Amino acid sequence: MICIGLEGTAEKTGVGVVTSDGEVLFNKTIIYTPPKQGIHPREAADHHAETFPKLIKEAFEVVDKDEIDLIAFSQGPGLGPCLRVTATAARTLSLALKKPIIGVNHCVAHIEIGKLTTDAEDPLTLYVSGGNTQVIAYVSNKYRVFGETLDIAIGNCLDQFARFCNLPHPGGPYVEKLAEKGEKLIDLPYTVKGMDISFSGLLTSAMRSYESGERLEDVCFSLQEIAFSMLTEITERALAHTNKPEVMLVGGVAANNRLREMLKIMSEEQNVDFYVPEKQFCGDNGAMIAWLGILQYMNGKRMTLEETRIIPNYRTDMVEVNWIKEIPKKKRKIPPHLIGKGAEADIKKSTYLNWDVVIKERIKKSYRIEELDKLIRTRRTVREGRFLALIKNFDIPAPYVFDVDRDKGIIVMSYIHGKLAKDVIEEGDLDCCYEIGEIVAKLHENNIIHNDLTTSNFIVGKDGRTYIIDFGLGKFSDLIEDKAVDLIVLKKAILTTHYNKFQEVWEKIIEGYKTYELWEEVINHMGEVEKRARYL
Ligand SMILES: C[C@@H](O)[C@H](NC(=O)OP(=O)(O)OC[C@H]1O[C@@H](n2cnc3c(N)ncnc32)[C@H](O)[C@@H]1O)C(=O)O
Ligand SMILES: Nc1ncnc2c1ncn2[C@@H]1O[C@H](COP(=O)(O)OP(=O)(O)OP(=O)(O)O)[C@@H](O)[C@H]1O
Ligand SMILES: [Fe+2]
Repeated sequence: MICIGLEGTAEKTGVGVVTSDGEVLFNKTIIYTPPKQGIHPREAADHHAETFPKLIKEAFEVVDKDEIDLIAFSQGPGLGPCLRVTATAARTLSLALKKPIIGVNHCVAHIEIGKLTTDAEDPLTLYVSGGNTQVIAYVSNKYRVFGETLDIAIGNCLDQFARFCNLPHPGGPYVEKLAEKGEKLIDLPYTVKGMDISFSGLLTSAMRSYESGERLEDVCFSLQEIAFSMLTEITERALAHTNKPEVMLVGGVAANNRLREMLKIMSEEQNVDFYVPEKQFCGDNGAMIAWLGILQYMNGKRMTLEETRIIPNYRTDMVEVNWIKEIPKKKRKIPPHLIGKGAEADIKKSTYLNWDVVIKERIKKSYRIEELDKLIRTRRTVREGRFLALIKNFDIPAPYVFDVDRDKGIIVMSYIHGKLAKDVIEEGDLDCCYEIGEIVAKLHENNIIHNDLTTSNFIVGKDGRTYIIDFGLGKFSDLIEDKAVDLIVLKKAILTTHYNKFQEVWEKIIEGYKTYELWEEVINHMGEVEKRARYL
């Protein structure tokens, strides 16, 4: 079968023709360049309306229109006016050719074209573009989002910075060129929260640095080093979480050579394969829409005209995946001398003065420049040691710290005999959930933000008590915003890890959290933060 795919979620108009054997017969993209400021959705939509007929005509010069069996189009996420024009073009084509129509999710299309055009089979995907920044993996019938931006997308961050410095749009490639000539690392905020990240503080600081007279090349260099290290870190965190055997990089920003290099190094160090599609399949394109249309149609998906309405907030994890029948059993391997290999640290078991201890060593990450790497490892080691010692005062169960070596990035702490809360919960015992809520309540009462709350960072001890670990990202804050984000990180971790029991687990945690007197304010604020991160 042959499918024509129409892409038009934002400023690029794309048309692609693909066969059910995965052969790309035609793929052309034309970008709308706004005269000055950012993209105006209406103007981009007008550009689509003008460009689709031309591109479709060109496609039909390569493939006879009578050979087309299916029309696919990007149904979301994206800008309303752009999506509407694209859907209208697809419906018109479907009526004219008397062929079925299918609307597909743009983000999932990025992943599937990546799998088609590389050897990736079951990757953990970092999807980075102008509108999205997500770490995605297929687990149990869905593409689940393990980490994402809490505010703006990385491409948007680069483009906004470029615009501020009067560089042309889209700014990503210009920032990349300038960064190659930069050498000084300017101290800009590095914000990782669990597997989520935030770019708005980084963007503002980069703009201020430029205004205050720093060389543009150095600001571009620092912006890229910090933003891309954050992206690589959350990908590595999700890798440690999912144990997927492959990493894949897709989306418009995947064209960036420095980001490619960082992910490649990280993948090598984690002993997994790394893939990135050729450039025409990285950014928005019509072929990816056609290919996902084929996958869905061939596996029984059909759409009525009514069902082809646009979905501006179409999330990756809303798609019912009907085309993946089984995934390979391959998994990331942990070296046998370690009891754990987290994203940051190697964890070894040992003894110290007759105590069973854990030696947590924050190892060097070659993907980060040495200066940044050293700073991050020292800062986090010191922080973790301090917080673990401090929370003992609040009667929060946690390991005892025996030794901290900040220069080597090593902490020696007591070994908690027990099982990870993650495993206990999966076995169906939810008793620890209330205690998890209670521990977070105590932390917030004392203005401590953990910033990496997951059920892998709680251990249910043999003594029946629940312990908290891993304070490397911890900080002090009395802001409701920070407490709300702390809970969002936990909520998302539970959504991806315990998707079958989410409601029950979350309710029990909140029950425990209600021991904090400001609980209601924090929970209400979570809604605000969640709304902000949606596609605008
Ligand atoms: C929903 C959809 O409309 C949206 N599409 C999108 O953002 O276009 P895409 O082609 O995937 O990515 C464009 C982004 O990719 C960035 N970009 C392109 N080349 C780059 C480079 N060499 N370095 C850094 N960024 C680059 C651009 O600056 C721009 O922000 C998306 O996928 O989120
Ligand atoms: N004190 C401890 N007692 C028993 N087990 C521990 C202890 N500390 C860590 N572990 C084990 O090691 C794993 C990783 O530890 P930790 O979360 O501190 O490392 P990490 O590299 O920061 O991990 P990540 O960043 O991936 O969450 C834990 O999930 C747990 O299984
Ligand atoms: Fe895209």
